[in-house]
Amino acid sequence: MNTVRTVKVGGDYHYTIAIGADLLADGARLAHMLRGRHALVVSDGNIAPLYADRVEAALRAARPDLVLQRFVIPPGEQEKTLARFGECLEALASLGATRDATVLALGGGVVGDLAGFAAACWMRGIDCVQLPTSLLAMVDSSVGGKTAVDLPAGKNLVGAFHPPRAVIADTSTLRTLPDRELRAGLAEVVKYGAIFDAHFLHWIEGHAEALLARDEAALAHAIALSCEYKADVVARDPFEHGDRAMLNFGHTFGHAIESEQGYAGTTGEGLNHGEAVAVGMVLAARLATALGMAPTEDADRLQALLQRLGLPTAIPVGLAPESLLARMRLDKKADARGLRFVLWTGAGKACITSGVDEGAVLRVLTHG
Ligand SMILES: NC(=O)c1ccc[n+]([C@@H]2O[C@H](COP(=O)([O-])OP(=O)(O)OC[C@H]3O[C@@H](n4cnc5c(N)ncnc54)[C@H](O)[C@@H]3O)[C@@H](O)[C@H]2O)c1
Ligand SMILES: O=C(O)C(=O)C[C@@H](O)[C@H](O)[C@H](O)COP(=O)(O)O
Ligand SMILES: [Zn+2]
Repeated sequence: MNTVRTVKVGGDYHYTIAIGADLLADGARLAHMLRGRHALVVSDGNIAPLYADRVEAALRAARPDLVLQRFVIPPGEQEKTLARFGECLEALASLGATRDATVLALGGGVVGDLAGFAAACWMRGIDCVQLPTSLLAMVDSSVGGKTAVDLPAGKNLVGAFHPPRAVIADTSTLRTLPDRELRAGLAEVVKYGAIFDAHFLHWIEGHAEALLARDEAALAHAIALSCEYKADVVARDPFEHGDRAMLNFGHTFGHAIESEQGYAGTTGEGLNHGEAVAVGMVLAARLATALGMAPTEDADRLQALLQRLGLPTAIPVGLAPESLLARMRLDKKADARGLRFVLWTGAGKACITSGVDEGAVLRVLTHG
């Protein structure tokens, strides 16, 4: 039997996350989310050939009156740009999308963030249904309504909060996800255990091999639990005025690495988002130790787990500490008092700390 797990995101901007096999072929489920007659499937050049026909055929069978078009970007973080965002808006114009139109974001986090931002802006906001196909998108980026594009100056600097109308995660799509991208998704899974739940962190340690081997039960558990943690915090704090910022654990360092490398992760010349976050989490744990907030053993434990998952845990060679620090000053958590960090204070715990001494940050960037 095909089990479909659902996680509800509550609060003022409520919606449901459905997680299960073969959901992209479920035309009735997809069509149920569409209010109007127009829909734009946004995808990338790896994912569209694999899954876009399936989604469109299912939708057409359920809604023969639908006016449906496809907009495909080349794959990769380097495409999460204002230029592609503009092209996506042009695609909505050529579709004749009315205010009850829907954007269907079929892909990983790059597609989800870009398509979500276009949906947030077209006619000041239309529906976006997230159809995540990467593990990272299933556990994190499809949920919570953060949408954005990158600038050369920094990650996600232009965007909007625009909660999706629904998230439909077809776990069968993970069969074609490259190993490296699976590991990147596991970095964000580790993040939830690290900051929210010591038991979950322990469970990941016990199931690292099963997760890497794509054991379906282990992956389904990791996806559902990650979504529950994210749903819980974004329902309480949809616009990141408070503890939603915990989800940024590892990201102050990670985003600096990504932008300093020119978002070259997908091409293999740099770290992708999940990899950069893995390095960032270890550095944030080391910073907490340096500030006397956590024992060294905790940071060692986190580093060991990420290494077992095949993730990098050190800053790539050639990146200058001072350049990374300069990029961190443009981090969205920084304020008039300076840098703000999510610091790891032991399994299942983290705290948000303002005015962190730049000297301490530079020492961690230099010596790890
Ligand atoms: N909005 C948020 O809350 C949030 C959260 C986390 C990350 N993000 C963003 O998400 C992005 C990273 O997402 P990502 O890791 O999914 O990267 P991605 O979208 O670049 O996808 C990774 C690679 O895998 C390919 N791919 C995806 N699904 C596939 C499948 N089923 N089969 C074969 N290939 C597949 C893609 O084409 C791409 O080459 C970053 O831009 C990051 O900033 C956003
Ligand atoms: O949803 C959130 O909130 C997060 O911080 C999740 C992160 O994993 C994600 O990478 C997010 O896009 C980072 O947000 P940003 O505000 O630092 O751009
Ligand atoms: Zn992230």
